[in-house]
Amino acid sequence: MASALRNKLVVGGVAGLVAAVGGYTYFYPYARDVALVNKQQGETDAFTVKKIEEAYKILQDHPECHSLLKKHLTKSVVDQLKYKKTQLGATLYDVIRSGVHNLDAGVGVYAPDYESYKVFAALFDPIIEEYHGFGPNDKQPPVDLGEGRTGEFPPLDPAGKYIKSTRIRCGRTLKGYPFNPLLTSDDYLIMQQKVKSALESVQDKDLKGTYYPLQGMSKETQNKLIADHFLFKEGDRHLQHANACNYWPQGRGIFHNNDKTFLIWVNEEDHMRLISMQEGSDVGTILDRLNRGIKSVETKVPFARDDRLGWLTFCPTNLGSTVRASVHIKLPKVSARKDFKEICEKLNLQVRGIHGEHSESEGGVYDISNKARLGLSEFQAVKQMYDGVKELIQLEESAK
Ligand SMILES: Nc1ncnc2c1ncn2[C@@H]1O[C@H](COP(=O)(O)OP(=O)(O)OP(=O)(O)O)[C@@H](O)[C@H]1O
Repeated sequence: MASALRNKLVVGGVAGLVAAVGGYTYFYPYARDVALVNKQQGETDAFTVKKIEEAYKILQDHPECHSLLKKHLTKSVVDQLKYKKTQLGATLYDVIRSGVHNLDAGVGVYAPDYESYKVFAALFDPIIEEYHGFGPNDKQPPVDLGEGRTGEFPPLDPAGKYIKSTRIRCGRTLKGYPFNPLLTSDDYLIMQQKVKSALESVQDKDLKGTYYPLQGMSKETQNKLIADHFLFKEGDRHLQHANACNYWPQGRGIFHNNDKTFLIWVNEEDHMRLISMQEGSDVGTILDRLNRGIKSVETKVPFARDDRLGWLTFCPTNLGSTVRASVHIKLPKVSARKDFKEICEKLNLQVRGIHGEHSESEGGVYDISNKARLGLSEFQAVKQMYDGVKELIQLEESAK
């Protein structure tokens, strides 16, 4: 690396080094190096190991904890992983801390950096296998956004009897940066600037819009955007305990076009969440817009992808295609059935409440989406939702 270093530079008031590596030019702020050195030297292994052992006990002793973390963090996994660290200094405790503080979590783990998926594979792999049905020897298929085939998804509910709105989102990680817990305050500012500049150069009229940083946004505007389902919520306890909200709201924000049909969340759970949404059920049009959005951004900011796991994300449930395609839908008869959740499960569908994950249904409206994101392409992930919801509508129509 040292031989590749070229120049000292100040970017946006942040001092650092510019390096040319493998044909790309990177900017390394000094602050990052200092933070990482502190992290590696400052954490005493004995203290961390003790926290991990206590965490294991807390999980096992709690009768109402049913997370995948609890199930797969066996004593032998603890013993195998408790002394391990990634090069950036992440320990097993960093991986499990959210699930230990939130005993009601369904999953309970996050990866502080890409390397965590490898170093702590003895814990991540069985969780990934159980959640996605994706084994340790499986490989994410090549990218297939379904370009030129979005016409295979005509409106699911043309008469508008059941579906209020449809949304497809995917996550992306900026190459060269770890996930939230290891980002420095300067990283947030630099990453925000990179994404903002990339978005300013978007030419597609349907996608063009404005970036609104969270810092300086009035509470009223923020709350309205959240209530209208456009913006991420604040203060998510699962993310907070994963150490994902450092320096909040610095470097966080939302981009959207005029119609709020194409949106990008910056530095919430993932570095980027790209979203296409609109009223009704025209899945093909929504996917087509998302695909154009992905294409226009990926040429400006390179994204991190792993050969086996596909697009890398902070939470293992989002790896692979990273696609969650969802409808807000009212199915009074089917959703009143006792086995509603099981029916959805069999169709590989996930059910959430009206305000997203960890929320309840209101007025009989559910958020129903594909469950799997890893081991299937982007197109197949959307198809999983499409076919499943089609079947639910048929069940509703045939119910007495
Ligand atoms: N089909 C839809 N129509 C309108 N809004 C939706 C739809 N699906 C999800 N939303 C809204 O998007 C927002 C974010 O939801 P939520 O956090 O559950 O999912 P996500 O963005 O996929 O991320 P994650 O899975 O990481 O939580 C919420 O306000 C939710 O109501």
